[in-house]
Amino acid sequence: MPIYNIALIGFGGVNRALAELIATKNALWERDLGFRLNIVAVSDLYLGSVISPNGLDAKTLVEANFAKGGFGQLSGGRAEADNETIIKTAPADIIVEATFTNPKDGEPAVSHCRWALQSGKHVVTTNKGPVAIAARELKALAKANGVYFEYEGSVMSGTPVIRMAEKTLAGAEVKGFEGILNGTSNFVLGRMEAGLDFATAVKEAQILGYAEADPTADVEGFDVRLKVVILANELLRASLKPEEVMCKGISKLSSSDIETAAATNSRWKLIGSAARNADGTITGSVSPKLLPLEHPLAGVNGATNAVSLNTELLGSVTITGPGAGRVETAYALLSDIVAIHRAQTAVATKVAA
Ligand SMILES: NC(=O)c1ccc[n+]([C@@H]2O[C@H](COP(=O)([O-])OP(=O)(O)OC[C@H]3O[C@@H](n4cnc5c(N)ncnc54)[C@H](O)[C@@H]3O)[C@@H](O)[C@H]2O)c1
Ligand SMILES: N[C@@H](CCO)C(=O)O
Repeated sequence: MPIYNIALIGFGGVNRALAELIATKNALWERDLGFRLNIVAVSDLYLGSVISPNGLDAKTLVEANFAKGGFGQLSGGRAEADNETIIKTAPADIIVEATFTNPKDGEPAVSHCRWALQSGKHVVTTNKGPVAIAARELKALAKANGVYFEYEGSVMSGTPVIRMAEKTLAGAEVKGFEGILNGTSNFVLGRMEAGLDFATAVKEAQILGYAEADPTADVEGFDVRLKVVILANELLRASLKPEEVMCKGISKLSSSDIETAAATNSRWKLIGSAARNADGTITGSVSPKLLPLEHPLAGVNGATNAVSLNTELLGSVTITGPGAGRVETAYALLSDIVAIHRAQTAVATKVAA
């Protein structure tokens, strides 16, 4: 039974939730999925870094209330983050990248992924920056090094939109999509409809672990723009860059705009979309839209996301589920590791046959 050694880069909401799952579910995964996970290193900007080749106790990592630089107290620990050394030298099979998303150039996460793949380590990530900005390069690097680069959690958290569209809907010919792709802004719009002011609603989303470290990315649409680029490049075989996608967020919507919408049986939603044009080009956009209540996306509430894929053979197929949340996103990382495990097991079976 394989034990995958993993190194966590970033130890915030998502990777901490993964550690919690490891602490409680390893025995279940051994039975149901055929592997266990062992954390051999962690590096975090705030907490520092630690390497333990035999493995760190996940429960202790989660429960110890480490202060700034607190990993320095651990055996094999330092008070400073040391991403490059850990990624390149820790005895990890898989690097789990969950540092801040940088919507401008994806760094330093792009470098984290590059170092890992060049060192022959798989990468699983929920970070949208490297996927939106450098997926093509990183996929090629993974292939050249015989490892996998997986990123299901970069769009709609643990809801399996990327794998579902690519694997289960293969051949259905996706022509475009539109959806609610940011949990924070959807949650904020719903709370404003319930009477909260914008700033308080954003605070709530931060406490619940939905928002980015800088929530400007959520409310100004930059986060959705990255997700539109990821989906367009994956599902429509586009080569879009974030700056090519028109982007407008929800920050200019006032409480009175939201009340007026409710009085006319409609609702504001932040919609991300992309479609193939008649000339073969692909255009994406992010913008608030006033939807009538009977529109399928108007009833998607809270941090839930939904995307309707416009396909040639099936017409519209809508996928809905959690779009943000610590545990929900940690599940995406697990689903990526399951995909790697199954792909490797399939190769091993083929070689043995
Ligand atoms: N929380 C969600 O619902 C969700 C959903 C999908 C995707 N994501 C993405 O997953 C990633 C992690 O999200 P989160 O909610 O855990 O964020 P978070 O802000 O809670 O945690 C990020 C952690 O990364 C650390 N960090 C930042 N830069 C670092 C660096 N250069 N080196 C080492 N550590 C660094 C921070 O100290 C922090 O502990 C983000 O990229 C986010 O966009 C989050
Ligand atoms: N901040 C993001 C996290 C998921 O990518 C959101 O609210 O949707």
